[in-house]
Amino acid sequence: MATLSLSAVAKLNLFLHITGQRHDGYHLLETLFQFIDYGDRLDFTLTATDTLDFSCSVAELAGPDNLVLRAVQLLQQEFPEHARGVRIHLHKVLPCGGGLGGGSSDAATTLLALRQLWQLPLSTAELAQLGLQLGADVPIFVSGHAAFAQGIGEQLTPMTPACPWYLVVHPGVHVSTPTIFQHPQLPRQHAPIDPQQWNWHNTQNDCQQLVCQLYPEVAKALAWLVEYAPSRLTGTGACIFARFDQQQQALAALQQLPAAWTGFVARGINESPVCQQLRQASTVT
Ligand SMILES: C[C@](O)(CO)[C@H](O)COP(=O)(O)OP(=O)(O)OC[C@H]1O[C@@H](n2ccc(N)nc2=O)[C@H](O)[C@@H]1O
Ligand SMILES: Nc1ncnc2c1ncn2[C@@H]1O[C@H](COP(=O)(O)OP(=O)(O)OP(=O)(O)O)[C@@H](O)[C@H]1O
Repeated sequence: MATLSLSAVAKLNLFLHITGQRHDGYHLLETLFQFIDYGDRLDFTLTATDTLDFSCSVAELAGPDNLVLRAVQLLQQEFPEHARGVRIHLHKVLPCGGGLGGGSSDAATTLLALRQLWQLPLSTAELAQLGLQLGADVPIFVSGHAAFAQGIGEQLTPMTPACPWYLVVHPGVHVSTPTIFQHPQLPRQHAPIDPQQWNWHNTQNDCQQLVCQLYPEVAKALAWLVEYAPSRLTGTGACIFARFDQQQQALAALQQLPAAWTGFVARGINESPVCQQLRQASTVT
């Protein structure tokens, strides 16, 4: 059986407003998700045995908590009669816990790959709903299209925002998503907006001020980045991003990045490549 090699790209939250909180503690959001052409890679190979064989380029992520394994187990439980042996290798590129949704993207690519390889009778909307059990960011990656999201991030309205170049900077600190969402100082009453009216100036990331207060290194990196272009936190951080019209401008800023931080330049994309890769694979096999 040939190996299916698929992308698991990152997302940016172009803005993130918190409009309320549910009784179970989860927050109601309004956010605009866009993908970037930068991310992890996953290789899937069906095997003759009925075992699951998982490896990862980062040893600390090879354990049973990896969202890739949790995605496989979820489908095995839901569709025991369809499940088959599979070997999966995760080539990790995205920083963990960076607000780029790396783990969620890996999980979504796994769900999409196994739906095809195991021939599961599931629509994309049903797969996204199932993926929500793994994390609030999984549905956007299953859907595969940039979108305005409401609810806890799972009610998706497709959008086609402009596709600038981004310089994404990781300030070298780990921000815990639960810590930010549980913090009493997090603002939770942003008025809903009309997504068609959004622009950079009438939106923000509601987590940014708190994250900068709790993690001064994020504030420092933002103060540096904003000198080059409009800049913002993605998700609950720690990554921040600046948008540029030209790739060259983003690369020139990256050249000046202080050694304490890491960064990369990527293009905004409104369609996740994994869907196209799967369509191509299905016409070949
Ligand atoms: C910050 C974002 O990345 C924005 O896209 C997401 O909202 C977070 O998505 P995620 O990492 O997939 O989130 P989950 O793994 O479901 O939840 C992580 C933690 O964040 C909290 N959480 C998450 C999403 C949400 N809408 N409200 C929350 O309060 C949950 O209580 C949980 O403690
Ligand atoms: N495949 C995976 N890749 C990265 N992290 C994973 C993976 N599976 C499980 N994890 C765990 O999930 C945590 C969050 O990782 P992830 O990179 O998805 O965060 P994030 O980019 O902040 O996501 P979000 O924006 O959804 O909060 C990590 O600290 C790690 O322990």
